[in-house]
Amino acid sequence: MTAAYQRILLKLSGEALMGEDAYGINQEVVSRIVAEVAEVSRLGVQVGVVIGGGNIFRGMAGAASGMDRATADYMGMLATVMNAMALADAMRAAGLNARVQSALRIDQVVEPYIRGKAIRYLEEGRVVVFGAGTGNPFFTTDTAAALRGAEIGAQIVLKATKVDGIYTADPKLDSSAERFSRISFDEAIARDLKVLDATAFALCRDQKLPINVFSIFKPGALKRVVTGEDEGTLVYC
Ligand SMILES: Nc1ncnc2c1ncn2[C@@H]1O[C@H](COP(=O)(O)OP(=O)(O)O)[C@@H](O)[C@H]1O
Ligand SMILES: O=c1ccn([C@@H]2O[C@H](COP(=O)(O)OP(=O)(O)O)[C@@H](O)[C@H]2O)c(=O)[nH]1
Repeated sequence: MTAAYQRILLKLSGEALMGEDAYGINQEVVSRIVAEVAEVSRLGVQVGVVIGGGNIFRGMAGAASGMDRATADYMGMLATVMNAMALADAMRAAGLNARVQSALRIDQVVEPYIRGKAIRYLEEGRVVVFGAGTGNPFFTTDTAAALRGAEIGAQIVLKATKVDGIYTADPKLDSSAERFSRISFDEAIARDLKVLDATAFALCRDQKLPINVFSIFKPGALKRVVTGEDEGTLVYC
């Protein structure tokens, strides 16, 4: 089986790492995700990963309970670093060569984000897990995925999330919502579909970087996306 992409940027939802737990990182879920990443890596695909932090801390939730928004967002970014470390650790245990790079400097803990180094790691077949989002408050890890995807020259951004694609409306709220197999950036933005934030959408559109949204819970979905099969929703230019 051959891959349709040589280099991908995979965005993993922080919240999905909880599995059925109420909080934190579920090892079983992490191991399953790692096995799927290993499978596409074995196909020769270079994989960069941006990981969320919603399973540990969400800036908006902190701000809603009275915390300064920027402070809460920095806490959210630190949460993504913890997830990145857990994920890379599980990758190493599964025989993958993984590195973490952080957009915020915490040099004793993980190496800083250096674009050239990240690209070299990818060329060497290592998986690079990008922590701390964009390093800036008021942004999300979706935007970090778009940004890192553009920076490393990925051919596509893959958003692995709780839903199996982009629907005409939020499927959790509207049971009559229908899934798109493909949708253009212009239509997704015009319809104000909320599955990705507007900044991430706009950045990918400007950079002509397609996005595929698919379910993190569906076994084999990542491989099907990477081999160009009809899976999830493709957002195209
Ligand atoms: N049009 C839509 N199509 C699909 N999902 C949508 C849509 N509008 C809103 N959503 C919601 O967006 C959620 C995914 O976004 P988000 O919670 O930011 O994910 P993540 O934690 O992966 O970053 C889904 O769980 C879904 O309930
Ligand atoms: O560039 C970024 C990326 C993330 N965050 C903060 O980190 C939290 C966790 O990221 P996100 O909510 O995107 O994670 P996910 O939804 O994937 O779990 C966010 O709520 C923000 O508070 C931020 O401030 N800047």
